[in-house]
Amino acid sequence: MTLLRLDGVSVRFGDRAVVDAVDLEVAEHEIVCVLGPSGSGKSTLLRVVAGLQPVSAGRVLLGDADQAAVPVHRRGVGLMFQDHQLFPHRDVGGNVAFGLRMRGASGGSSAARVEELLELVGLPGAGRRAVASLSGGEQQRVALARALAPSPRLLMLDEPLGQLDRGLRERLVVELRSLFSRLGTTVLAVTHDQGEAFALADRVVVMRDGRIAQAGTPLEVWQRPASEFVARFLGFENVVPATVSGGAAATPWGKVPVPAGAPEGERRLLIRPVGVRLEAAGTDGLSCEVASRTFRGTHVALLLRPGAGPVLEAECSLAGAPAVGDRVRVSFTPSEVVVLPDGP
Ligand SMILES: Nc1ncnc2c1ncn2[C@@H]1O[C@H](COP(=O)(O)OP(=O)(O)OP(=O)(O)O)[C@@H](O)[C@H]1O
Repeated sequence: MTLLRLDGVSVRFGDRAVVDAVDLEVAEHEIVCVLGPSGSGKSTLLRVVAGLQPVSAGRVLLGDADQAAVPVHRRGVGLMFQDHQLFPHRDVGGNVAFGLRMRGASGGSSAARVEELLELVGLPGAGRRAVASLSGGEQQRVALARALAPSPRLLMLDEPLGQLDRGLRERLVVELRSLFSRLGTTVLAVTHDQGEAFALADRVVVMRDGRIAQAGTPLEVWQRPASEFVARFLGFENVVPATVSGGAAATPWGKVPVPAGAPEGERRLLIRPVGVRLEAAGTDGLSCEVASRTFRGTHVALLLRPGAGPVLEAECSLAGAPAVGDRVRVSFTPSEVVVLPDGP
């Protein structure tokens, strides 16, 4: 069942549409992550759903009810922002209890519920600790407990792990996902970090200039970016113009095989680095010079400079990785080639 629906929502500041005719549905129990570069309108979209930002056009429906006349505190949505805004003068329990009081819980039931929520976020018994004595990650958990306290029907997260270091973010994102699926929480989150979005979401929505550039499961978006913009936003650099016909593409790197059924004509073509194969010396293939080589833990990332066309990103295994300055020959794996359906 659909819990949240946006119908043609626009927000204009002056003559600029920061959110431009956005349609979006979030099903009950679904985790949707809105992803996009800075300024693409993600936070504004969240603020619209929360009721903090009036729309210039369109409708917001929660559980089929139009929210136009519903104030923030009556929407039943929980909010957790980037800077987690804990009250520094209250202890941990006081911060979480604040979330409960938003819903009008009584003192007795509130103490038990605060402890339950702290256990839920992995901070059992931390109720009396001062907020200032907590690490960044622990503060994030307290903010989450506070946001979950009133059992919101929709939880909204704005860059929930933005301030934390990468290792901690990677761990917390896994915890969040399992917590939300255990609780059956419906989540609309916003992040500019694609790794975070892909790890957390059932569905990702990529925004560009106030519009939805692509929506789909993480796997769909990763495997089949809809445009050069999405491909580059995901960190893929091997994107070139191409003329596709008869199972192959003419590109600045020469002829590249494309998967069966790929769209034909003048297109943009993406080759994932893992699809750039190093061939044995003396074989056919595009001749390149190794311009750089970076150790990435599980593989080596190479930048290859061909005789013509832009540099190519490639990946190879640790064993037998060529050295900077070596000449190599490469060929392309069709299953790692994507003919992008939309323009730039
Ligand atoms: N009240 C406002 N008045 C004028 N412009 C605004 C207002 N609020 C936001 N904007 C502009 O709208 C655009 C989108 O802002 P928004 O915060 O939604 O983007 P975002 O995708 O969340 O970016 P970030 O990742 O940097 O937070 C920005 O260019 C911003 O400057």
